[in-house]
Amino acid sequence: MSSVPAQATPRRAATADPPPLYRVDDLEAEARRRLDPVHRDFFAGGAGDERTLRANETAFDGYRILPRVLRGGGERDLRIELFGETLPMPVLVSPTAFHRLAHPQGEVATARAVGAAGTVMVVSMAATTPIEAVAGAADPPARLWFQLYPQPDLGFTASVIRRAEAAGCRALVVTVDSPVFGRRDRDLRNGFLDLPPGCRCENMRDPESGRVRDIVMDATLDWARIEWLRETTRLPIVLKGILHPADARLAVEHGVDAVLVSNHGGRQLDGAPASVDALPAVVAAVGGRIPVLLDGGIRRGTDILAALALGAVAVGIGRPVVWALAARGEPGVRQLLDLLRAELARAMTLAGAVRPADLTREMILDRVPV
Ligand SMILES: Cc1cc2nc3c(=O)[nH]c(=O)nc-3n(C[C@H](O)[C@H](O)[C@H](O)COP(=O)(O)O)c2cc1C
Ligand SMILES: O=C(O)C(=O)c1ccccc1
Repeated sequence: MSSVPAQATPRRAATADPPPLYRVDDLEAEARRRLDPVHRDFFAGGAGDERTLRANETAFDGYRILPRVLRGGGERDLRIELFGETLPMPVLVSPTAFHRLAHPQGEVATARAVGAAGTVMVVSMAATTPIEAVAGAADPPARLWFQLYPQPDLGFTASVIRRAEAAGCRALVVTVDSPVFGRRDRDLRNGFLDLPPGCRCENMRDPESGRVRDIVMDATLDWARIEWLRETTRLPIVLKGILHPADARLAVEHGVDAVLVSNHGGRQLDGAPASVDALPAVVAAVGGRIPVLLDGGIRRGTDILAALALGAVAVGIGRPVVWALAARGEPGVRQLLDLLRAELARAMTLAGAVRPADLTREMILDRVPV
């Protein structure tokens, strides 16, 4: 008799809380369902046979955490110091290109989530939002670092650095693992070349012509260019993509402020070691003179714990941020950062560490058979 009104079942309002998030990896499955397959492959993929890409995650299986007990301590204190600033947790957002392919709000959404978490977003030179707009997006403002591919045109490179400085970026992250673009079969097969209309690398806009330049991967880059950068900016310089301990030593000798142990998420040299496997030798070579950071394969609080115990001061996350953005936008990135923070706090509690500094090398058993 009574007719059922249309939409009798309440629908989730657009502003409702996103569904709970149980594990970082769930975001990837969710993102995959939403993304154009070509863009999904661009975000997910690596170079060559993707050996290094796979190794980044599986390498964490080879480390076991030896917990301390009866250490008390109550509340965990996850704060760390970097370049004279206090960060609320030892997790940074590593630079990833093209956030507007993941979500219409792109880097603006990421910056808002990072601002809420109080940590650092490293904005890619290949961002699809101008650095000024990313800097103005978040309240509270996100701490931004700017990632640079040094361009052969020094004048243009200096102008990009000036823009990043003027926008309030607090460090320059110089990517040194890309003298040439890695060969990524998935992108070649998919013919992924162009960004959709209206989506551009806004940080590559030429101040004179107003045109957007292509990013050049420069195989002539050498330590002299790092010296040039050292003279060109007073911002702290982070070299991203260090794997060899001799390069870490050279970085210190060239007055660099930090190194980021990374293989670019397996997207450059396939066959390079997992970043966590390269970490201990870099930490030893640096000998505490500058902070060592790490990215690649971080998916769990226990991964962060292992990296810190092996000597990293903080870790970066790349793909999880892209998946969170594609799956759930700004709330997704907030949830991701909240989840990693909670997982790290719990893992530290279980391992008997109150602060990151309590995590020491002896707490890691390595070379366990997996
Ligand atoms: C889709 C994508 C785009 C990336 N773009 C950049 C970039 O523009 N600049 C850069 O230095 N690194 C870039 N990277 C590398 C990341 O900064 C980081 O080293 C890597 O993603 C870490 O590994 P993870 O994805 O396992 O966390 C990119 C990585 C991915 C997956
Ligand atoms: O895809 C990448 O890993 C990357 O670093 C990049 C750099 C410039 C443009 C697009 C992607």
